[in-house]
Amino acid sequence: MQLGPDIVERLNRARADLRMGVPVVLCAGEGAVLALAAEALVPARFAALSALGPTIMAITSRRAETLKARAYDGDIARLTVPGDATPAWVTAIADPADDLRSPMKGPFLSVREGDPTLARAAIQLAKSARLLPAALLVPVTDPAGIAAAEGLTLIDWDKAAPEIARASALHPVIHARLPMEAAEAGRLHVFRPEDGGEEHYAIEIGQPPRDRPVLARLHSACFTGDLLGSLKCDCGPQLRAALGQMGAEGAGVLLYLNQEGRGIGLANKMRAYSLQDQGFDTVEANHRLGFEDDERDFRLGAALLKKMGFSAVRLLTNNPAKIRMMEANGIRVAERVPLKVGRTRHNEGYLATKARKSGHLL
Ligand SMILES: Nc1nc2c(ncn2[C@@H]2O[C@H](COP(=O)(O)OP(=O)(O)OP(=O)(O)O)[C@@H](O)[C@H]2O)c(=O)[nH]1
Ligand SMILES: [Zn+2]
Repeated sequence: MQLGPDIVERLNRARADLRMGVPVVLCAGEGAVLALAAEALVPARFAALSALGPTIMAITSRRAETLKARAYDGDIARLTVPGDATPAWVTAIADPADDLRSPMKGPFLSVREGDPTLARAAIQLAKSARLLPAALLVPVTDPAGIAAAEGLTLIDWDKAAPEIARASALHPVIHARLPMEAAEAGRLHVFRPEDGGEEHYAIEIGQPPRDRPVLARLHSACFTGDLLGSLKCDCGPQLRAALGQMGAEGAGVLLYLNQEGRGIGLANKMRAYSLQDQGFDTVEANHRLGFEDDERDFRLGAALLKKMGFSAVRLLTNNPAKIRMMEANGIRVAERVPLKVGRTRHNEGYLATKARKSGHLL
């Protein structure tokens, strides 16, 4: 094995760079660009980037729709950055916070020619760094040279793309006994992915036999609901009800997946909440930010269950997408166990939207 970072390790470095506002060098085929996450832009870097040549801004077609900009690349759009653009211009395109106050942001000139692969790559990296899905790009002719001269992370996207598409392997780190209110016979397992991403946890209650369907819950992290008792969603009551039912039956497994905000991260979820205060529903808010309704990767739930030796579940959920993903990834869903708790006057609308737009079973 080489001593330096392989492509997966470089990708994780690139995410950290983007979060700090440091550009990364992306190349694919003959093309190469410097890419910078719009959210982390500071004026000095914007000036340095613009000095290298004409800049384009990549956004998702969801965001382009709100901005009334043309998207010629299917799921993304590339906008020409005007010569007199400022960092505030970039922020206003990336972040919908002031859309209602200043709705007339265009007109925008969308790029039609050229290959959108690297623009799409930059957005995918920004998303996986839990940043707003928007990036600035400047073409470069000598990617290896500029990466070496400036100490930048260089990513060969032809090698990186298949790695990103493949779910990272998760390895058990440690497990220990954890007596809980819901069940004294609890055990917490910590799993760590190979790609340097978020750790995920499994809470095993009792000693569920591996040859029978286990009572299981795939719970996505919700800081506001799980910890703060937020009334805007039903996560906290669902978490406690699931553990309670497992405690009462004496066996079960709850996967606590660190996919805050349906996979967009807490900062973006709070941006979505702020848009919800302006009158948009949970799905519209995600779209205005440039995200899909649900950015979670449920494959890892199936991977964790398999790793723990389970092959069939009685799944506590109201979300048919979770059932489909389990089945598609080799875990049989012997039964769906409804989990209807925690309705409040604050989350009625949220739950109704999930039923109407995301197919949740009420
Ligand atoms: N983006 C976004 N995420 C939200 C919002 N409200 C809650 N969430 C997140 O949504 C996720 C809810 O997870 P789950 O309860 O596992 O998922 P579910 O799809 O409702 O499925 P079931 O509860 O199993 O029926 C958590 O990650 C929350 O942080 C919101 O308004 N916007
Ligand atoms: Zn929640």
